[in-house]
Amino acid sequence: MGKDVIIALDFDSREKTLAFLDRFTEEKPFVKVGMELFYAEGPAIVREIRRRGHRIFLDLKLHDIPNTVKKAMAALSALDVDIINLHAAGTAAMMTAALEGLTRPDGTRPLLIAVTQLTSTDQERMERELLIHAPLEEVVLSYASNAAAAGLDGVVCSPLEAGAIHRRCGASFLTVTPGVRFAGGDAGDQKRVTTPAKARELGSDYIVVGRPITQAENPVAAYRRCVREFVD
Ligand SMILES: O=c1ccn([C@@H]2O[C@H](COP(=O)(O)O)[C@@H](O)[C@H]2O)c(=O)[nH]1
Repeated sequence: MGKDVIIALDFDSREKTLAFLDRFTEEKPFVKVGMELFYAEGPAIVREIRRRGHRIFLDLKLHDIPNTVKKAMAALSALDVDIINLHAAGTAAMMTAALEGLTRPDGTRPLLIAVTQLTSTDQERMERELLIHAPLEEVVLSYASNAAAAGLDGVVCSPLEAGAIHRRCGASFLTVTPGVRFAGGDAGDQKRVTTPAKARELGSDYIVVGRPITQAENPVAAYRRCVREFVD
């Protein structure tokens, strides 16, 4: 898999999602289906987007006891998606169980990646609310190491941590990075943020971009700008 831009389809209905995708007449972007769209429309929307030819990152961030996550992953393995994820905070036992559940009888499975610390978290909140007192980058690296040891394919992290993760877990361990804004853009609820160009420089494999594209006056132009800055 090479570098690419993944558009976060954070919409609340099938109609809005398909109307958005219809704007892309010359390309088939890699897209992310997250909780909002999946909870609103269920697995049918994933199948429909796949039928249209898009690669899909199913971002449901599973986090539960190992047995529950294993069974949920087994159910999700019926969907033809490229990447699926869970929270590394669920522990190595949960990640191992997830891999088992996700692997189909024929041995195939989507890539499985783990969320380290959400990009909406910063050092101050992590310490004050989560009572985690190590430096944030150390926490992210430690969660990434746990994910690699459990046999996962990569992590979700900020672009700011992508280089350190590759150094610790290897160049082929995927870094899928939300927390991306154009220079001067509104970060909103994101805390660990950088631009597409900087994410490329820092070694991210994939950037995940939602509002800077979906809320843009011209989403196709915003997507192409991301591709120009990050991929080309
Ligand atoms: O740590 C994380 C994990 C997932 N996300 C998801 O990525 C997009 C980002 O959207 P923006 O509008 O570009 O902020 C969104 O779907 C999140 O659920 C994340 O931001 N951080």
